Amino acid sequence: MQHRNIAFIGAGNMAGAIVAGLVEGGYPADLISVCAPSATHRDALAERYGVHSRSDNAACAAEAGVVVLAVKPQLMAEVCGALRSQVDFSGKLVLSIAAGVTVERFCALLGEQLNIVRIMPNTPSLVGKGMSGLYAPEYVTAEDRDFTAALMESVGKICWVEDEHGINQVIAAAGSAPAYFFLFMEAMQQEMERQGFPADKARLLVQQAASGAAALVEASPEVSIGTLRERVTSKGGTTAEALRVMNEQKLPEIVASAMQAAIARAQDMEKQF
Ligand SMILES: NC(=O)C1=CN([C@@H]2O[C@H](COP(=O)(O)OP(=O)(O)OC[C@H]3O[C@@H](n4cnc5c(N)ncnc54)[C@H](O)[C@@H]3O)[C@@H](O)[C@H]2O)C=CC1
Ligand SMILES: O=C(O)[C@@H]1CCC=N1
Repeated sequence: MQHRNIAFIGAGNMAGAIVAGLVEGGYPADLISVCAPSATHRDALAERYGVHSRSDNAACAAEAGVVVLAVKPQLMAEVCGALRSQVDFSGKLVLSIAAGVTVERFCALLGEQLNIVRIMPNTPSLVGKGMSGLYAPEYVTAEDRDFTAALMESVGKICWVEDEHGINQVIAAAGSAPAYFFLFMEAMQQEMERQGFPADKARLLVQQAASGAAALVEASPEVSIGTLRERVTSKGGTTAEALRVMNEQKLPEIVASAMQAAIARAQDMEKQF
């Protein structure tokens, strides 16, 4: 892929995961800067991955061709306001990973016809297993779209959405989703501990079952996930009993309501931030 000078504004969980995935995947570390007011996280990234650690957002953004906005949505207006007064964004590619901040809002904050792509990544990018949704307004060039796609493909898989609302739907299915699976795995580990297993064995059982199930889904694209479930479920057996309880307690409906709540929250944030 093409290599450009990238400034990450924000050095938290998600920026850290992308930086790690990029450098591990061979992106030149000396072309990456991470910028945040507090040195703790950015210095840790600099030490571990050889990227530059900076404290001055505007200087860092001014020197980069690609600026990744990776602060919390509620800080975006303040951070962008300070950048706009000091940095000329024409000719730069701006990538936002924030939930709930629209292209229209970024154009108001940083300049009309801003060359921006919204990315909705997730933390498994840290280990090259990320899933990112991408949205760009139509005027963004094919070259910038291709660069963004290649950047995120270097830390996982990507999916373009045609409509900006698709980013909110990607949040529900991928951005927030690792937390759903972690909650499920946590609950399973806790139950195994209640059953008397030590924490390390309980975790091993759950983690291997989860990664095995995910690997099986990935290795069987022609088989529906429902069929994979049926293959585990012997008539009158143990799985059927476990699934009966989950269905009686409406797990599928709970999942659907949870995903709808994530989308609704993203839409609220669009009005708020
Ligand atoms: N954590 C996740 O799984 C995902 C997060 N996102 C998005 O990524 C963005 C960041 O989220 P996290 O990394 O989870 O948050 P975080 O709280 O871990 O990181 C935020 C970073 O911003 C830095 N920061 C605070 N004020 C700043 C300023 N004035 N200038 C520069 N940096 C500043 C903080 O020091 C910190 O390094 C959010 O907008 C969120 O919506 C998107 C997808 C997944
Ligand atoms: O919870 C959030 O708002 C962010 C966006 C997706 C994952 N974390």
